[in-house]
Amino acid sequence: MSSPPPRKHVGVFVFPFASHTAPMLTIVRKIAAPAPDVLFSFFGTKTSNGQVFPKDAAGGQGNVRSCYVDDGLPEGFVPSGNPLELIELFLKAVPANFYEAIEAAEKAVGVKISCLITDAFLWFGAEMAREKAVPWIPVWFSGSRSLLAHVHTDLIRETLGSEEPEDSDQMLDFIPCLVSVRSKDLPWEVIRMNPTLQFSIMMDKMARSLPKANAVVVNSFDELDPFATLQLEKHLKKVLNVGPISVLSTRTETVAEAPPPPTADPHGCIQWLNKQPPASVVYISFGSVITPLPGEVMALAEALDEAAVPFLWSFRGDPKEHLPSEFVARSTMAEGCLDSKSKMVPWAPQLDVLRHGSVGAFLTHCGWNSLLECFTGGVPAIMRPFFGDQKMNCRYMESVMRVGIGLEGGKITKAGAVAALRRVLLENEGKEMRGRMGPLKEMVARALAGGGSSSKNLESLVEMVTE
Ligand SMILES: O=c1ccn([C@@H]2O[C@H](COP(=O)(O)OP(=O)(O)O[C@H]3O[C@H](CO)[C@@H](O)[C@H](O)[C@H]3O)[C@@H](O)[C@H]2O)c(=O)[nH]1
Repeated sequence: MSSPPPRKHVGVFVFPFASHTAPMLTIVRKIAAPAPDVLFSFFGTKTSNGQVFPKDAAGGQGNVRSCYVDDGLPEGFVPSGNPLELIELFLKAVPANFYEAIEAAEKAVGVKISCLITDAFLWFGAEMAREKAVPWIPVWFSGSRSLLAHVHTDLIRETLGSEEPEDSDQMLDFIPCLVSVRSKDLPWEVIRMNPTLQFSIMMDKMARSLPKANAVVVNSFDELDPFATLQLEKHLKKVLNVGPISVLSTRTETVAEAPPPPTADPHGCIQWLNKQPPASVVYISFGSVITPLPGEVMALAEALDEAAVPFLWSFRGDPKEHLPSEFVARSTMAEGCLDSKSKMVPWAPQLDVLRHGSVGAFLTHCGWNSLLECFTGGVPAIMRPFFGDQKMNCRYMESVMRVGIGLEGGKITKAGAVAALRRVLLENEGKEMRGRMGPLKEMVARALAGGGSSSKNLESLVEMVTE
């Protein structure tokens, strides 16, 4: 006997790069759990969906169906190693690949789409939702202030003019809530459009499309930055802060099906941390896309030696290619070896690491998820931002929240890193920052608890999507 058709069919469009797929699946699972009669078609590339759905659930899980869109890669394509290349090819294939995939899904399921949830980057959701006469709900995976900058793209370009604003200290004092941001902190896509880059064109179109959305979901929580939410609401129809989304993924009480797997720790990070003194360790990670240039990696290793502080380094790539063999040997990657003063691993259970009492500082690239996880664990940041929202995030942590310090000169040098490590791990300044983190840590817990702001916003989202 075939099962009855779903009551509703929701289309979900993923931007299949960086840390965008897993948090989208987290949100979709939260919406899908209380609505088992609604089907969610989750469109990503074969690669991106393959990274988030368990191997034995290639077709999806429960009422979340995994569907593929064309990744835009030509036949026999050999990647050059530049991540932007894959993004550019993918963006040349949109929106035709999504139109084709959704048509196929509607045919296969036998029910038309009733709502479209997309990554905020995928601006064409506005047009597609209009054509189908359904709500469009984009999700912004970074924070409110970077979104505010994008929403003000035109005003920023008009006011800053064309004279190298990326090098300027001019403050954005003409935008409420961004007064402490300097123009050099802005994402380059906000400063000017590069018509030869699909990514730049996409960000431009996104800024113009978001005001058409029925609601924009943001990876933040109401208590963190209420003024920024208020400013956003002047430009967007509705803002729903439901984050921190990566923390949400570990809370399974409302999930009827497909709870996330328990956090894996194959390299024994937590066991090793258990042996370290309180607030003594610096955890180092540059997120899921960035590997700093070789000179900076080397400078960091020298600084760690000089400062002689214990460290846990989540290292993308092979450390032996970038660092002296004796340094790598000392920071063993072997499972079960707990006696080394430091540890390098290819991937760490970051959220658990930052919640561990032995971690006293986080050297980070300022990816928004990482900063929200800093708040969750109450750990001050040492910051080396690279691109996109990261410089704005760094400025926010340093001058608004006062819970982190940027590395001198904006890059990793031996002297700058030694000074920063000492300030945060050994001096009073670090203690004060940890003190300021305390209330933030509690705020995160309250927002995500039953009846908390993020939980309530999530309930509103469930209603919008499923009723
Ligand atoms: O060893 C590791 C390293 C990373 N992570 C996780 O990976 C995620 C990394 O996310 P994020 O800090 O946001 O960095 P990126 O992956 O670089 O994120 C991209 O997407 C973010 C959200 O839009 C932007 O803020 C960033 O600038 C952009 O680079 C976090 O949840 C981490 O917990 C681990 O669990 N273990």
